[in-house]
Amino acid sequence: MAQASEQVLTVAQMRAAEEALIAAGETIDSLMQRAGERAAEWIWRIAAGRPVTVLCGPGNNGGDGYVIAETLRRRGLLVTIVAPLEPRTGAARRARAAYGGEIAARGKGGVFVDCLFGSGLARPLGAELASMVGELARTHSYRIAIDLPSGVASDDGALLNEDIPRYDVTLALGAWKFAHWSMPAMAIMGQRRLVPIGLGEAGADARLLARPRFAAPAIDAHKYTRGLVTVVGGPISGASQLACEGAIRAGAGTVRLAADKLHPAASADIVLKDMALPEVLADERTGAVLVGPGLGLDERARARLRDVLHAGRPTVVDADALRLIDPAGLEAFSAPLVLTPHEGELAQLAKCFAIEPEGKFDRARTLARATGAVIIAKGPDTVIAAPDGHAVLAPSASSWLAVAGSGDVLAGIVASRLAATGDPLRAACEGHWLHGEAARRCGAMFTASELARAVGDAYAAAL
Ligand SMILES: NC(=O)C1=CN([C@@H]2O[C@H](COP(=O)(O)OP(=O)(O)OC[C@H]3O[C@@H](n4cnc5c(N)ncnc54)[C@H](O)[C@@H]3O)[C@@H](O)[C@H]2O)[C@@H](O)CC1
Ligand SMILES: Nc1ncnc2c1ncn2[C@@H]1O[C@H](COP(=O)(O)OP(=O)(O)O)[C@@H](O)[C@H]1O
Ligand SMILES: [K+]
Repeated sequence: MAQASEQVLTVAQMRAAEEALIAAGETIDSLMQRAGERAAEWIWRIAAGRPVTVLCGPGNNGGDGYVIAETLRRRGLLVTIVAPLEPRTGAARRARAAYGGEIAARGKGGVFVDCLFGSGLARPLGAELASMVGELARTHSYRIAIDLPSGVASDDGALLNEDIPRYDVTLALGAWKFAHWSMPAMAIMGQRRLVPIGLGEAGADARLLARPRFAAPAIDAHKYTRGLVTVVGGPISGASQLACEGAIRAGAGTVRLAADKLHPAASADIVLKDMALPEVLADERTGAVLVGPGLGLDERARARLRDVLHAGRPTVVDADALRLIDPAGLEAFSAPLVLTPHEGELAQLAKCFAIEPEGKFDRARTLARATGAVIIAKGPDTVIAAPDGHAVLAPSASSWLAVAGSGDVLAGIVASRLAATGDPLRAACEGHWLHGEAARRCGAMFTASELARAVGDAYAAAL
């Protein structure tokens, strides 16, 4: 079960969680007070004496703004409130009444705190409000969004207005919302921090990716009990080679390449199996099969994918194989399965499996149900979705991962974790974490081969 700080909530789930707190004796006012004071603590440190302008809207996000302003004012900061709309909720009105400072038409520079709209945003900002937000953002040297930048849709991270300013920090109140970890919204939020307000476990079916815990091999381990991965090669031997290099450092004890020949730069750690593919796959010790990197799209590729699905081993399907797979091919397949599409592959799979929803999260979740596979929908806002509806949102990894071959390395790592654990959701989560951690260790400007070499150190960091 997700820890409260890892759960990701929809607006409806957030309201239900809030009602549970109210049933337990809290009031909206006490929650607003706590949220505002705790957010003010962050802003106090960030402002470091600079003046603060708080833009307050009509709802409870605006109410938070009045609490923030009053808290900072009492601590001696120069605070100005800009309030283009009167408060409309009882709690916001009471927070405004408790504010003893200045309300003005414009700010005084320094730190801009956006409390215009939060999770209650229902439509795009009107032109006047949008230009007021833009102007305040331009005339202040630091920008903080409270809960969400105004103009962001909480449940899917859509931007309802063009030209929403970029923020330096976004303080999520109470719990993470989907927008905090979804494109395009997350790209304008700057650093994201969670301000706890005492919300418990709210029955979320989405959570953030957590750091895994690995263990050293058991005392009686041997190369096959640690996991045997078979990477199915094709004409582009570099891609399968990268996958093998990722796999060998991610926990599996043995990595085999089923291909005619090794890549010229292949390391001695990769075992070539050049007999017929069904014969290689018949090995009962096989813990996971990876098919796709370098496979090609021709008849031979189709036949090799058929052989893999027929063998019925735990399988990771990536790259070219994602273009070839279809509902008929999966009909008789019942072993653990992981699919690793990037955005383009996800769109094509959605078409092929008649998936209706268009948003990344819903699309990945529906595809997981339709295929019985764990889906790793890749990108800066990676979603890992399981067939039972559970989902894991992966905090953005290094954008230096946008380099050819990094997906092949990921597929190899995930296959390695699948061979080691037998659990496709766990393999996807651990694999994604290792990939991101390896990238972090590589710093700037790395190649996919360098990334693969860093996987061992990433693994060691989670022992
Ligand atoms: N859920 C919780 O547990 C807590 C929520 N709090 C705050 O409450 C916020 C949600 O409050 P609300 O539901 O009142 O929502 P908002 O404060 O986001 O505003 C909603 C109000 O704005 C109006 N509105 C929506 N879009 C508009 C637009 N484009 N132009 C003009 N008016 C528009 C709505 O009709 C409604 O009156 C959260 O983001 C958070 O900041 C906190 O006070 C602490 C506790
Ligand atoms: N801008 C980015 N930020 C974070 N991760 C990224 C970014 N771009 C790509 N990635 C990650 O890099 C990998 C690229 O995979 P893929 O597109 O299949 O590449 P390839 O086919 O070239 O190997 C995925 O794990 C993806 O999530
Ligand atoms: K806001």
